[in-house]
Amino acid sequence: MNEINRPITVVAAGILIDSENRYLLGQRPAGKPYAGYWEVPGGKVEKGETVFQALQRELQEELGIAIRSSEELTVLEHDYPHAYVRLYVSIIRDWTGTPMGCEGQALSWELIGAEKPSVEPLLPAAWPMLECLRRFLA
Ligand SMILES: Nc1nc2c([nH]c(=O)n2[C@@H]2O[C@H](COP(=O)(O)OP(=O)(O)OP(=O)(O)O)[C@@H](O)[C@H]2O)c(=O)[nH]1
Repeated sequence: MNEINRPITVVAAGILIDSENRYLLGQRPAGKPYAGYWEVPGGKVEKGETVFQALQRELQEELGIAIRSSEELTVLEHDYPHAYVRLYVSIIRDWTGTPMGCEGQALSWELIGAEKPSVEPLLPAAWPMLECLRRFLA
C-alpha cells in the first residue's frame, strides 16, 4: 500500500537498446487502459516472479525475443486513475530474435539523442524513464 492506501501494481519495463544505439517503443493494443499510447515494452510482475523473469516472459509474449541479461536503470511510481504503478525499469542489450509486434502492436525504434520520440502520445510514466535513460547514457 502507499500513502493513499491504493494497492501497488508492480510492473517491469525493459528498454531494448540496439547496436545503432536506438531504443524501442511499442503501441498499446486495443482493449488495454491507454490503448494507442506508446510505451516501453513490459507488463505486470506476477506472483512469485522476479523482475527479470517478468521481463523474460513479457518480452517473449509481446516481441517474440529471448532476453539474456538486463541492467537495472531506475524505479518509478505513477498514480493513474486505473492503478497506482511501481515500474522497475531495466536496460536490455542482449537478446536473441528480432522484435516483432506479436500482439498486433506497432513498434518504433527511436534515437536516444533525439529531443522527443517520433511517435505520440506516450504513457505519462514513460517520460521520466526516457529522461533517466538519457542521463544514464550521457
Ligand atoms: N509496459 C509498460 N507499462 C507502463 C509504462 N508506463 C506505465 O505507466 N505503465 C503502466 O504499467 C502497467 C502495465 O500494465 P500492462 O497492462 O502493460 O501489463 P500486462 O501486459 O501485464 O497487462 P494485462 O494484465 O492486461 O495482461 C499499466 O498500468 C501501464 O499504464 C511503460 O512504459 N511500459
